[in-house]
Amino acid sequence: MTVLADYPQVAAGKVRELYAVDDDLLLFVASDRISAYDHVLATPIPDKGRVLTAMSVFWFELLADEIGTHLVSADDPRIPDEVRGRALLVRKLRMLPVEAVARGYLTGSGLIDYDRTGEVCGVALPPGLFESSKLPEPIFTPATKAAIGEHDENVTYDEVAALLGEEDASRVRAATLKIYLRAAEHAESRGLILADTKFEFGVDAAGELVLADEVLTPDSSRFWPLEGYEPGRPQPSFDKQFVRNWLLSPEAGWDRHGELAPPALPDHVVEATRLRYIEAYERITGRAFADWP
Ligand SMILES: CCOC(=O)Cn1cc(-c2ncnc(N)c2C#N)cn1
Repeated sequence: MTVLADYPQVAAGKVRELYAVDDDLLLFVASDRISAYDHVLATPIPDKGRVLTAMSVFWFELLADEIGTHLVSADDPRIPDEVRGRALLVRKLRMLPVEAVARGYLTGSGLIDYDRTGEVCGVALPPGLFESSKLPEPIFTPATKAAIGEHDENVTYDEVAALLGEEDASRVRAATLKIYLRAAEHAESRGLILADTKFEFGVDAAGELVLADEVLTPDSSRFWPLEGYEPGRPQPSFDKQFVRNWLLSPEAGWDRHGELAPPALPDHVVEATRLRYIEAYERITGRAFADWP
């Protein structure tokens, strides 16, 4: 029987870890940790890791006719029981060092760049756009990965071409926009706006571009409820709004601009958030979370 300790850890993010299974396979593990306001919270959200893993699997399967993916299996004897359901066996790839972001709406760092320069990542946008505006068409707004705790740095397509070479930059941009469109169309049919998302790609031994990392989860994407969408103000995050609101409430007694870590979440916020993740999964996939894995 394999246990997680059998596998050397090769990478760790705020809420995910990556382990080496053998020369060709990795184990991609999602935790129940949640981050908000650039802090990893002390309180985990039960089932978050399992829901987001199930969501990635759904999208990998839906997108398989558009692009190869690194997914090998979600149910394999090499996946230790302790992480089963929140871990994926994936192919080891030569990863491309770019955060491949697609935006269909203007918010976050994209809005900040637009307000300052009228463009995002060197892509000129029409005047008169504001918070949560829908863009005339989705744009590729890449970033370079920052150290843990730092924000990724938005870069231009030319900088990506300098980094990856023209061929890989071109096919990363094309794949990012194509997959975003396909996913946004599906999400809208389920009553959700996919405002933006971040992909990571690798290249396999045959030189093929492969979709890696987690895909189209609430951690890698902004999902907004379609109902009530109104440009001109920030939209509620489909999954994290309860957490954000509570952390900013007088009850939490926390200053998001201070040095202190956020307080532990009350049970009712944890449970409401857990249910939001499950609701997002069931709405997007049409599958019952109870059936996973
Ligand atoms: C867990 C925190 O780190 C990351 O997810 C980023 N990362 C991905 C890889 C990777 N490397 C080779 N092959 C892959 N299929 C993958 C994937 N996914 C390495 N770091």
